[in-house]
Amino acid sequence: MDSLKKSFSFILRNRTGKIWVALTAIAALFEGFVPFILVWITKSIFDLVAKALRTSQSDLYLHAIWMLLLFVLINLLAAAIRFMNEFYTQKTQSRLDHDLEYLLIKKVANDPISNFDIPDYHNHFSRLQGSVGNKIILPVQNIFATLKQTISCVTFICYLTTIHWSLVLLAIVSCIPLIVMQFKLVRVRFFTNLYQTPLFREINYLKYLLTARENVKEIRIFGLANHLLNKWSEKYLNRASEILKVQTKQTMLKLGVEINSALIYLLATSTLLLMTRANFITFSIGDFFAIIQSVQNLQHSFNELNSIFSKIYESNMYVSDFQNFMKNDQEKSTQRDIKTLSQPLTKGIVVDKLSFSYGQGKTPVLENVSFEIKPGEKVAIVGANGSGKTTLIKCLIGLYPVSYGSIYINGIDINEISKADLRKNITVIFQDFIKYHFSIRENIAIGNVDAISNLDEISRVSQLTGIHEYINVLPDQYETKLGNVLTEGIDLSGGQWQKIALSRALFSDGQIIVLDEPTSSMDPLAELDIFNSFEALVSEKTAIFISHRLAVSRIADKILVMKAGRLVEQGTHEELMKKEKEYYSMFMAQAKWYEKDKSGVA
Ligand SMILES: Nc1ncnc2c1ncn2[C@@H]1O[C@H](COP(=O)(O)OP(=O)(O)OP(=O)(O)O)[C@@H](O)[C@H]1O
Repeated sequence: MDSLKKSFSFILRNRTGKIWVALTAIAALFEGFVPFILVWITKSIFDLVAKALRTSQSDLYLHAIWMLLLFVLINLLAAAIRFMNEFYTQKTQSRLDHDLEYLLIKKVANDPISNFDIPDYHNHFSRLQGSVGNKIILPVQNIFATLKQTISCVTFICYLTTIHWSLVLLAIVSCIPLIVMQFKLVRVRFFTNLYQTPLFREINYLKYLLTARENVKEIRIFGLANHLLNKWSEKYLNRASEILKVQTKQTMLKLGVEINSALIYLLATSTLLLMTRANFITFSIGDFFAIIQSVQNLQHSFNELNSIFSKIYESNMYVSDFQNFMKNDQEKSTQRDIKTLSQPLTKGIVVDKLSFSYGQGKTPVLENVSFEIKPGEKVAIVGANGSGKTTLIKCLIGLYPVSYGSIYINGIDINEISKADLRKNITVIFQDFIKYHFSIRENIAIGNVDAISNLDEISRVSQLTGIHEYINVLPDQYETKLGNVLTEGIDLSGGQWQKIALSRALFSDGQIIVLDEPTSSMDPLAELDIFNSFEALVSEKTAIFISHRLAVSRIADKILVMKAGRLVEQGTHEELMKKEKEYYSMFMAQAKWYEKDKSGVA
């Protein structure tokens, strides 16, 4: 019932939906009576013609023609209503497809990032793909279809009861085995889909590995195509065979319906003939036709009702699935988001005893981390692979909720700052930043889309990151399209892409700038340039950057040294070198490498 209400509320949101509901209701009422009316008219025509043949009364023929005309008119009217209804069904469905897909995408785009680490979340989302509008419309459509078939059943039952009750009983009893089978089949269909979703996603993933541009190089180099293709094929065929099993059951059910109809026809006709022979009832040729047609129609309506009920059950399961997905985590992301950050920051960032793990019960990735960053300070985070540097910045920028300990930005608990404000004030460029297949101008302006037309500023930040000279000599300069998947564009080297990403970060308005290995793909000279002018680049912003090249961390006001999820040291380069501990060992190990180079031994 709840699902039906939800479907109605989605459909009635706009005018097209309202017209569709009204038309479907009219169509259901009209079409509910039409089968019996048509049977009745045909019976009358048979009787009129039979009488005309017997008595030779010419006006009976005329009467029969009028009845025939009425028959045609009703059929035409039914067709017109059906046509209008179909037109509005498509219109409503297409509108709903857009609106619901919009809601789904919006929800996913705003969901906590931690959801993306949960396979079930992806399975759930993947299950909801396809024509969402059609699936939401179905419960309402089925309700009106029930109304139509109920009217049809009632009219035929009333008519047949006037002949003999056994005819009604015959039609009802014959449907019972099919009803049970149909319900079982619906459950099998829904749960097959449910359990097959992970497999379906795996098949799509393998297809993506084999066909996406970004994978092509590695797949060729390792000669992986056959291996992956075989894997894809095995899983594809597995899934196809499961689906085929359900389809076979469905076909058997249809066969059952056909056999059932034939048997009922046989039984009804024989019963009628036996009753007539025993002088149990008497009727005209028109009656005979009408009774046989009524039994068949009644049985057809029962089968339809049965199939509609199971569809209602199935479509309700889909709507609940949709509702559950839309409900999840919505509250969490908005619950306490109430405060905003002032400009400029006066208190900086305070991290107090922060511990974090990806999911409940999982091993902590950060443990008891505490430090402070003053406004305008430049901070480097260093440490071995997997020591928790990226995770720390993900928590710092509010991508993952803080479960143990606290993070304060400008004195406000991060959980209480509005997400929108957090995004506005903090700019982040991750190692795996997005390479948008848009123009260079858009790629940079994504840092602050409101200023997309400010070409002067776009060009200024590009000069700072050293990519301007390259762009300036391109035929279309900042309008040059990047990537060549969508249109014929140019591709950039890893370092050039990184300069674009860095320009994007500088173009943003954020007071805090976070860079995860911002120069890892750049050549040593470009990197040196960036860090020599780092002060000018980030000016008075608070800057946090991760780097594996410790020579770079020297420019920082403070260095945080991470090891296995713990903050083991913090201080300036000089302070940490004096301590001769973790940072010192790492720095010396890297320095040695360069010394050897210099002496020519390496
Ligand atoms: N989304 C995730 N789900 C589960 N575990 C994760 C996730 N992301 C990272 N981890 C784990 O957290 C630990 C820290 O990873 P993190 O990316 O923070 O390290 P890092 O110091 O930035 O490493 P690197 O220098 O290699 O980039 C690793 O053991 C990693 O396996």
